[in-house]
Amino acid sequence: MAAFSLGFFSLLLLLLPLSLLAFLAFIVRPRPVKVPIKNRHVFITGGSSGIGLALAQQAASEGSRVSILARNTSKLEEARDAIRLSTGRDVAIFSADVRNYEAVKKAIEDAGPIDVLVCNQGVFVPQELETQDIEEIKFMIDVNLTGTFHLIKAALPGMKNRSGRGPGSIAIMSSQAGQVGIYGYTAYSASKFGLKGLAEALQQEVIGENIHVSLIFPPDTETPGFAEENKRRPRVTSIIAASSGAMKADEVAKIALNGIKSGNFTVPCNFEGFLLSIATAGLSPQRSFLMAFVEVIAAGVLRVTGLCFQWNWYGSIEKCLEKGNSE
Ligand SMILES: NC(=O)C1=CN([C@@H]2O[C@H](COP(=O)(O)OP(=O)(O)OC[C@H]3O[C@@H](n4cnc5c(N)ncnc54)[C@H](OP(=O)(O)O)[C@@H]3O)[C@@H](O)[C@H]2O)C=CC1
Ligand SMILES: CCCCCCCCCCCCCCCC(=O)[C@@H](N)CO
Repeated sequence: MAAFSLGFFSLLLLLLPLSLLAFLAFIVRPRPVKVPIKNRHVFITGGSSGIGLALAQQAASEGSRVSILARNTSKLEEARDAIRLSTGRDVAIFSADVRNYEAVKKAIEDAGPIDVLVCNQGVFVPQELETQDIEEIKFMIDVNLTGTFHLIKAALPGMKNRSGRGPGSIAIMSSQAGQVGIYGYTAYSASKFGLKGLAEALQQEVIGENIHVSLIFPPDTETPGFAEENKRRPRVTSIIAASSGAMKADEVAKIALNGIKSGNFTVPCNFEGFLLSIATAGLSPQRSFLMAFVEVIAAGVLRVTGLCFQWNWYGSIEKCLEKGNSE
């Protein structure tokens, strides 16, 4: 009798997760998809520096036809030369400011129909809201958020008419500061959180066109932009950001491109990012039933983990306030 109920109990224990897995495999939407990039047009903004440049290099080496867009022409030319040197492939360069819709439209029309659009341009000037200039706040919102609206709106007509109509992709570069608000990043976090709403709604709107949205969440990444940021970042901001370590631009680009090719909606870049993406899954689409399973099972534990991080961060803030803040 005892053996029977033990056997029955273990069977039940096994059946519960298995039936949850089967249920999730049945319901996850949108369905998993692969987005090929070989011989396809990949258009990368901010492709002249840092993560964007690493992405352009990676995509070119995998046989994509790459276009890059940024403001500064000489940096674009330098990037083109560097990519030619390392991959033997030519990339097209476009100089435009993403804040200027007409300029963005013209560049995208000149570039021709896009298969994979990577909205990676971004600016980050950390400071406490109380002392930050309103112009700097607007600058971050305009480049990071409004600029991304401009790009997608300008690219969509061409993407809908792309040749072959194979799976297309719109990838958006967020940040871990777009998953959790961080001291010193009121404007930056707001611009990156905004991208999440944009991405979730957009995925529903473009699924009928076989276009798949990816939202990428890097931690601190060694780039020219990050070196500049570090010169003025409040000490607390650096302490909190250190909870997730730092990555190299090449590593982030590799993971980002794999996420895009796998059609993943949420693309974390390191282990902390993986935890963060489960903790902030909310109602984001999830194509993988295995990841959906992990999200369901781990939700409670990760809420506790997240609260422990907050406990630690508020401790750091308190200490820094005692010592007298920034720098
Ligand atoms: N580095 C990091 O620690 C992290 C970065 N990210 C995000 O990754 C993205 C890339 O960052 P990173 O590689 O560090 O940045 P960099 O500062 O190294 O490069 C930024 C790129 O964006 C371009 N750009 C900036 N403003 C505009 C504009 N108004 N119009 C068109 N292009 C513009 C720049 O060219 P130009 O100036 O010539 O226009 C450059 O090519 C950003 O969205 C950033 O928020 C996310 C997490 C961490
Ligand atoms: C529940 C489990 C939690 C797991 C750990 C969470 C750690 C969060 C750290 C956030 C770091 C944000 C860095 C932003 C970098 C950036 O975008 C700037 N460099 C500007 O580009």
